[in-house]
Amino acid sequence: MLKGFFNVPKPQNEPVLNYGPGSAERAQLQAALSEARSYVADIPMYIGAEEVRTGKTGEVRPPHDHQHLLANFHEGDKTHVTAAIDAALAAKEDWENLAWEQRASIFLRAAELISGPYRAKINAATMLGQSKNAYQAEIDSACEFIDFLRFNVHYMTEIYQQQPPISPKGVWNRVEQRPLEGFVFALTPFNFTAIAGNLPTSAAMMGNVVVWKPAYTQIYAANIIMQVLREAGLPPGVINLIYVDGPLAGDVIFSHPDFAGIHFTGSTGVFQNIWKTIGTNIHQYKTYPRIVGETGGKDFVVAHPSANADVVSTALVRGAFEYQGQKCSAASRAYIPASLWPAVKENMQRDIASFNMGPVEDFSNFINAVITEASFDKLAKYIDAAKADSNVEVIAGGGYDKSKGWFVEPTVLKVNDPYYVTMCEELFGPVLTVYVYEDDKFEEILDIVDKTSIYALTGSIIAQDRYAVAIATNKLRNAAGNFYINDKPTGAVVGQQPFGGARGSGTNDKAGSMINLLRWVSPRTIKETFDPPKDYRYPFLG
Ligand SMILES: NC(=O)c1ccc[n+]([C@@H]2O[C@H](COP(=O)([O-])OP(=O)(O)OC[C@H]3O[C@@H](n4cnc5c(N)ncnc54)[C@H](O)[C@@H]3O)[C@@H](O)[C@H]2O)c1
Ligand SMILES: N[C@@H](CCC=O)C(=O)O
Repeated sequence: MLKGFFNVPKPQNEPVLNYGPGSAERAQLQAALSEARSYVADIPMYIGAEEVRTGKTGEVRPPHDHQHLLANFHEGDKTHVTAAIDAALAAKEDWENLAWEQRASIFLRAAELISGPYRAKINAATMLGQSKNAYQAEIDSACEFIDFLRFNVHYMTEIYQQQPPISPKGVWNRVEQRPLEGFVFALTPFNFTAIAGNLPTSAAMMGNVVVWKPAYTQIYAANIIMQVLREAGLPPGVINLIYVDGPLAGDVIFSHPDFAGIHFTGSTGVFQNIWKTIGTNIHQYKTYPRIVGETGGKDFVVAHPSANADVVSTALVRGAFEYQGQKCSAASRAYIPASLWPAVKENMQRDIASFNMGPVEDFSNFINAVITEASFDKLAKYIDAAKADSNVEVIAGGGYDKSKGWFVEPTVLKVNDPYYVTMCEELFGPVLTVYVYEDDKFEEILDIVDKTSIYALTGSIIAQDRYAVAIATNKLRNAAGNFYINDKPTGAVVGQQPFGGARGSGTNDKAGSMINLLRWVSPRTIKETFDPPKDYRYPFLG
């Protein structure tokens, strides 16, 4: 085995390619999209070294073209959950005893594969399976996922380097970062391929073995992630990818004695139920499980009267409508001073009128479809209720059409009540609600922003006046885990703005940071004494 204190390559953010007309990356991506649409993929589960095909299949269809069948995936049942746990535990000893630099190499290699030969393929899969346009797929499934892998390797070495500062004469104090005793369950959402990749790999990187269950609506790209990891040399059993109904998987996992932690991203309700189940079963586990969950948001933009109207409207239309508002960070409630409202409203109406909405294969479409029919129906219900409410004005959008895909127009509602339902609840779609306040009520509005929702994920203050920025920064201290000044509340970058929120938005363990990786290790302190005492008596006892 190699011996040495190795430095890992210094991580840099992966450059975002622009996919402009005539560019090589655009041609490659278009070819990958055509290729993916040219056949029906058959997607297995990955348990240990096996590709498992049950014959009980589910379908993958592009949300923007629900007549087209992209893939069939093989669904499992409780026996597959048990098999995945067994495979993980069988792989555990070899994996945790592998030198850290060998683990690091696998994930660095995976990053390189995504940066190069798999880039078009994983972006095309994300575009088709999750209805993301080329730019949104590029910043997610290519760049953010690559950044997670490279930066986490760097943070892992920083964690290993942190040692007790003092070893007095005759003593050597050290800390070993042990993987958790048992297996980790990674339960991932539909909306970011990068998050689906990060939740299992971050725990595995720290020496853990993982059972990974993605959202069914993200399986198409999850399958590419698994192909990349296998090509990068991840040994069988370290990450086991299963497609099993969530509650069914939960029944097996949360009652298993070797359950050592959950790495979750998804909705608040699901996370709270999982937490309760773990609490109820706590006596069954060998160790207290780590519970890490990044969940929902009701993210705000507050404009001060000193703000520039163009900055406000741009932050709103990008923050609220990129990826159809299906980012946990999406701006979904805005507080605009009366003096700015006419200009902000006009700008937003102009910008929204200029959006093209349609399939991802047409690169001129800024807006694509929402993820499922259930999401479409839920959004349509809220929009219809708003249209029927005399206290709500529809400023833009309000239409929807499911004939070809799950298309919901970017919609802006103006409400008279700052606690109107769409100011409080996460809808997870392209609906922005605006409340217009009197210019001299800035501080009062900050209090309302703080207490309107159970969430505290992201938020922005837009102001030229520095006192206003300072007041908002202080008053909204606990209203957002990612706080933006003069910017939209979306688009956190790994290595720059570690991401996560508190209150109803999660455990705030900041994905893509050292804080998160620390949740996947259990430190052991070792004290070694070189010349131990051989007599119990203190010197003064004679
Ligand atoms: N805070 C963050 O960093 C962050 C990032 C992305 C998404 N999100 C949140 O995720 C949500 C959208 O994603 P989603 O629709 O995939 O979330 P979801 O909660 O519906 O699903 C997340 C995962 O949990 C599984 N699941 C669902 N019900 C389950 C149950 N009863 N038992 C066990 N597993 C279950 C799903 O199959 C999926 O794999 C939004 O609320 C969004 O705000 C948060
Ligand atoms: N990290 C992403 C959001 C992830 C949630 O969906 C952002 O900052 O926009």
